[in-house]
Parts: sequence; C-alpha cells; structure tokens
Amino acid sequence: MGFRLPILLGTCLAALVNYFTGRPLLAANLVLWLPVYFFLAGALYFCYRVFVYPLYVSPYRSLPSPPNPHWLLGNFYDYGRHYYEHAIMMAEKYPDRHFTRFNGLFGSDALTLLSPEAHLMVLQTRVYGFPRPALSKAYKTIIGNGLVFAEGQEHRHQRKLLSPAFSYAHVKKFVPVFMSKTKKVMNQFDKIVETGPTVFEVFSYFSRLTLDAIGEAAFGVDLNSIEDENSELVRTYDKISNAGDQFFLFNMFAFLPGWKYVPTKYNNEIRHAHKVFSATCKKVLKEKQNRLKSTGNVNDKDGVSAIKDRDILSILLGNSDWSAEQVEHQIMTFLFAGHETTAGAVAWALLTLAKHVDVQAKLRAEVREAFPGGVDDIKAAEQIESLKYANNVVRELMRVNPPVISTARESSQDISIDGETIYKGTMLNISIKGLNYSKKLWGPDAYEFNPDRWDGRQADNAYAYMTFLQGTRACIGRRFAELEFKCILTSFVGRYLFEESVENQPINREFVVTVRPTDGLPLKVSKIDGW
Ligand code: HEM
Repeated sequence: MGFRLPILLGTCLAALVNYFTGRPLLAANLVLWLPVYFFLAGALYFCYRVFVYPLYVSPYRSLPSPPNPHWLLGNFYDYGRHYYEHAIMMAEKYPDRHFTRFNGLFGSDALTLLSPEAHLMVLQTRVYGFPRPALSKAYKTIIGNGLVFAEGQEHRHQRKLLSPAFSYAHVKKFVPVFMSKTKKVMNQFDKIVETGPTVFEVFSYFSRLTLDAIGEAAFGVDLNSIEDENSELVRTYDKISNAGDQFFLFNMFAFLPGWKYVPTKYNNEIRHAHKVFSATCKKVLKEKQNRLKSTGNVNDKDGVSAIKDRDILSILLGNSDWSAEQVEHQIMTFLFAGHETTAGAVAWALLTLAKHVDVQAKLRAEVREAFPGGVDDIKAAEQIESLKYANNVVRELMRVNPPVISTARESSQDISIDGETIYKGTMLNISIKGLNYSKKLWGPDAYEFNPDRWDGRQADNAYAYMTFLQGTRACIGRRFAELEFKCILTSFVGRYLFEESVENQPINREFVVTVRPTDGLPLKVSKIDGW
C-alpha cells in the first residue's frame, strides 16, 4: 500500500474539510492547508497501521504470534536478543504449522517460518522469489555488494563461478594456512599462561586468527592482525559489530531514503568502516594483480581455468565481466563473511566446552592419541576428518551455537504451502537457531549439548541442521569454515584446558549479522603438559 493510503486519506480529509467548512478544496489556502492535510493524513495512517491494521485487517491476523513486547516496535527490538527463543517457543507450541506471525515494526506483517517444508520452499524450490528484504540492503556498506546481495540469475552466475574455489578438494589445501595461523595464536596463549592458569579475554584472538586465515587462504595476503593488536581493520570490525542499540536504530531507519547520510554517530562509524574496508580491499587487489602479472597468469584466453592460483581472488580476477569495483565488493564480502562467523563459532564453542570439561577431556585424549608428536603432527585434512569423536563434537557445537541465528527474506509473490498463503511483500524470518533447537526434529533433549547424538546420524532432515543455512543460498564457505574450525579446535583443546572464569557467569551477546560476545569472552585457560 505504501504512500498511496496517506494520499487517499489526505484527499478524503480535504473533501471533508471542504464539506464542513465550505472552503474550496485545496484552492485559495493551498499552501496553508496542504501540510495540515498531510500531517493529519500521516497521523491517521500511522494510527491505522499500528492499531487497526494488525488487529482487524492483516491477512495474518488469525495466526498465532508470540507476545508483543512493544506496541510500536513489536518483536523487532528484541529480535537479536530473544528472537530465536520466540521461534523455539512457537515451534514447540505449534509443531504442525508451517509458519506463525511475528509482530513487525510499526504494526507491519512478518512471519516466522517453522516447518522444514516452508524452509525448503523459501530457500530452494522458489528461492529467487524470496529475495533479501530491502531493509537488509543497509548491510551492503559493511558486507560489500557481493555474492551475499546478488539475486536471481546474477546470483546463479556468481555462485557457479565461485563454487570451485570452495570445493572440498580445493579447501583442504588450506590446512597448512589454518595451522600456521593457529600456531601463532597458540604461541601467544603459551606466553600468557606460562606461569599458571590465567583468566583472559579470548574472543579477540580468534577474531584475528580467522581474519588472517581468510586473508591468506582467499587472497594470498598476510593481513598481519595476529601480531598487530592495534590493527585498524580489527578495531573497525570491533566497533561496528559492538554497536548495540545504535545498530538497531540504523536498521530501523534504513528504509528512509538518504538515512545513511544523516550524521548520527553510528552512520559516521559505518562510513569510516566502509573507507577502511575499501582501502584494505584495494590493497589486497593491487598486491594480487602485481603478483599475477609477474607470473603471467591473469587474463589468459580461457579465463578461470588458465589461472594456476585457484584461490577466490584469482577466480574473481579471471572473470573479465567484473569491474574493479565489483571485485572489491566481493573481497569485502569474503573478508567479513569468512572471519566473523568462524571466530564467533570458536568462541561460543570454547564456552560450551568450558561448561563440559568431560567432553573436553575425551576430545583431548582422542587428539593426543592421533597426533602424539603434538600440534606439528596436524598436517592434512584427512587426518582431522578421521577423528570420530572430534567430528561429533564439532557438529554438535555448531548445532547449539550457530553464529548466525537468523536471517530474513521477503516474498515477491503469493505462495501457498498446504493451503496456508504467504502474500507478496511479507517479510519472512528464518530462525536458524529455532530449527537447530526444534524438539520435534531433534528429540526431547534438543536443548542439551550431546555430541553422542551424532553417532550414526548425519542430519535426518537437512532442514533440521541450519547453521550454514540450506538450499541454493546456503553458505558457500561451509567446507572452508568447518575445516578451519576443526584445525583450531583440535589444536587448542589438545593443548589447553578451558574453564569458565566464574561458574555460569552470563556472557552478554550482540547480534550484528553474527552473534558475538559484547564485552569479550573471559575464560580460564591452563596449559596441560605433554602436548
Ligand atoms: C562457522 C562459520 C560460518 C557460518 C556459521 C556461516 C553461516 C552462513 C549462513 C547462515 C549463511 C546464509 C546467510 C543468509 O542467506 O542470510 C551464509 C552465507 C554465506 N557465507 Fe557463510 N558461514 C560461515 C563461514 C563462512 C566462510 C568461511 C565464508 C567464506 C570464506 C563464508 C561465506 C559466505 C557467503 C559468501 C555467503 C552468501 C552465499 C550466497 O548467498 O550464495 N561463510 N553463511
């Protein structure tokens, strides 16, 4: 309906004023009346949207919804903090529904998908009929306008082009990169704990580790953030990711044209961040182009296949359809998507293991038995993949701690699933954590951390394990991330014991694209001799 309704209301108001006052419709006092009409029409429309539409007009009004915590903001405000809890609660209460209602911003309609069938429809069968909502386009400044934001045929094309760089056969060649970055951070840990068990903040170490790993594996450059604690790139990621309510406001007003130019504190930070990311991408690009020129590999006549360096950047450069700016945006995308997610996964995994020292001990025993010579023995993907218990632990850690807890789509068409209709223009919430914790799909102990549940099980229904999403737009970096995660986890748990700094201490979480610990993650770390 957009702005048509206020205009209609404004006209009706003008007609009413004309009827009761006898003044000519928008004639003599046009300049005076027009703003008044529109103000009143806007106010009327606002009341209609917030108070009348959700209760009496919305086609979804009879659908069940979670309690509405705020008449104006609906469930939008606590989306990041408690959203997945709503989804879990709704899934438990309505196990046979495909979707339920979610109280959107300013009385708007939104749905939470619940069933695997609904997810299959939105993420695979009719995937390009469900693009990202306009609201999320505001993230382009941080994530880059690359694969994440491509839609339709353009997405299909980019994905096909980039997929070879993420095949398992290719990704496993990165084990030496993952291990060399891991060992650098282990050396830093060794120094911190050399006089005995020490409590310190661990998240930032993994954030820098994964940033350097993606820099080298995907682009062939050393971003040097492990050594340089004051790296501007790291500080900038920290700043925009720890934005709390400012990020909420940024999102809330993102639909206003020109909002990003309003000089709010966060808008300024985002603009600065964009400059830093853009400068990094340009630097990465330049270094790579120089290297490729010197080896004579770039722009060979058959493009991608002629390039010996089959890392992501070589593939991007081998595609002559893309301008330098497009390549830069893709680099920004992989820098962001490739490090925040895995860093979050490792941090939350260590917290979970700190609460389950028995699992840690069993995992450590398996790692030490397989690699008696210590961390230097870990050299190839096949060695790590052969650790049966470690594989179960990793899958379970990723199930209970998905770093991306939810995502959103918007319906660009009317679609029915078993007679329940999703109307065009509706915002859809995809609760990754909701499905990962579904008792219907995972059994009564779905909330428990239990690596043994994976014995003999892959994931009966792929749409039950959503950490990397599923379908056409599932995470392209999944294999990369899983292998990197395994390298990091087996090495660190092999050598150190992780415990909670204070038992059951709540850790504040921030949800800005990924879930990260707001004030860092303090853990008690001790070195266990013999490895
Ligand atoms: C534990 C680590 C990771 C997790 C949990 C994760 C999770 C996800 C999820 C849930 C999505 C879907 C987002 C959406 O559609 O809204 C996604 C997409 C994506 N991820 Fe990952 N990711 C991880 C690591 C990585 C890595 C290491 C890379 C690259 C090296 C990467 C690159 C991407 C890209 C480019 C997309 C967009 C794919 C598309 O739209 O076709 N991710 N990831």
